[in-house]
Amino acid sequence: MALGRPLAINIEHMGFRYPDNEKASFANLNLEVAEGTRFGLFGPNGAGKTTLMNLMTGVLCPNEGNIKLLGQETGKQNKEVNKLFGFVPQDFSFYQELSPTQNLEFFGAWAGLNQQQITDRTNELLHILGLEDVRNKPVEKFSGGMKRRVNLAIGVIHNPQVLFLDEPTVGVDVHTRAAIIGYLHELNKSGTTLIYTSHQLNEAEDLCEYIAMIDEGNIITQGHINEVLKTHDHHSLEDLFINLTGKAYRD
Ligand SMILES: Nc1ncnc2c1ncn2[C@@H]1O[C@H](COP(=O)(O)OP(=O)(O)OP(=O)(O)O)[C@@H](O)[C@H]1O
Repeated sequence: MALGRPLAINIEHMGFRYPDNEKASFANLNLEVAEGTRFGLFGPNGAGKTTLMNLMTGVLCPNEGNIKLLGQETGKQNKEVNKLFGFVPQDFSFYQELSPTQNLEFFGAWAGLNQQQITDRTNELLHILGLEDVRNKPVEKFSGGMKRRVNLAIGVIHNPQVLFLDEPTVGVDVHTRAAIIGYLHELNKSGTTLIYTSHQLNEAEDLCEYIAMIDEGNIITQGHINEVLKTHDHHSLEDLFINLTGKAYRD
């Protein structure tokens, strides 16, 4: 994908199976994501999107093959590689009883920022994400949309080169969705590679340049979104998704 550009992610012949699961989640999976792109990973419930995100970020380790992030192998407790990426997980990753400021101070320090960097970045992110008025209130009292924005702020506190986002807008209203997607476009314009997964396919069409669809651990189509839609003769990701994955429940 995006031939000629260096790779943010390079997965080669990757196999993975959860220890308590008889069936392998992935076998001989190959995937490339070029630096600076906006990449979306889609698939039905249980297709393996979160598992693949966790493999790409080193939370899980492949049983076979390898995964490189910006040229460095993940999943080896490699502290250097950990500084290069941010992860906005599907489940909230912050401390509910702490305020946004306290959470950002904690995660900023954990990411290796000094006090001045933490203060500057916290002020910047609270402003961009509309959280200044509630900066000192406990996050547990926040709406779902505000919690999603705190989750995002934590993922980008250290200005990562690659940002992984696992369903970053689930459960938010139209305003928050537009604000989050707008901010992700801005991040990408400043050079951040986005690796995103969602069930919101309209939103994905707005955000993603390159896509891959997976089903039962296999990539069933991938490429530039316009090329993929053209190849399969569909006008929307939703039509393509239903056409390729069928209409049966998967969970
Ligand atoms: N910790 C685990 N142990 C064993 N099996 C797991 C574990 N986590 C996920 N799985 C299985 O791996 C498969 C892929 O799950 P995963 O959560 O990655 O899918 P997903 O595409 O992210 O689904 P969703 O869209 O519902 O979030 C499923 O069959 C799931 O049951």
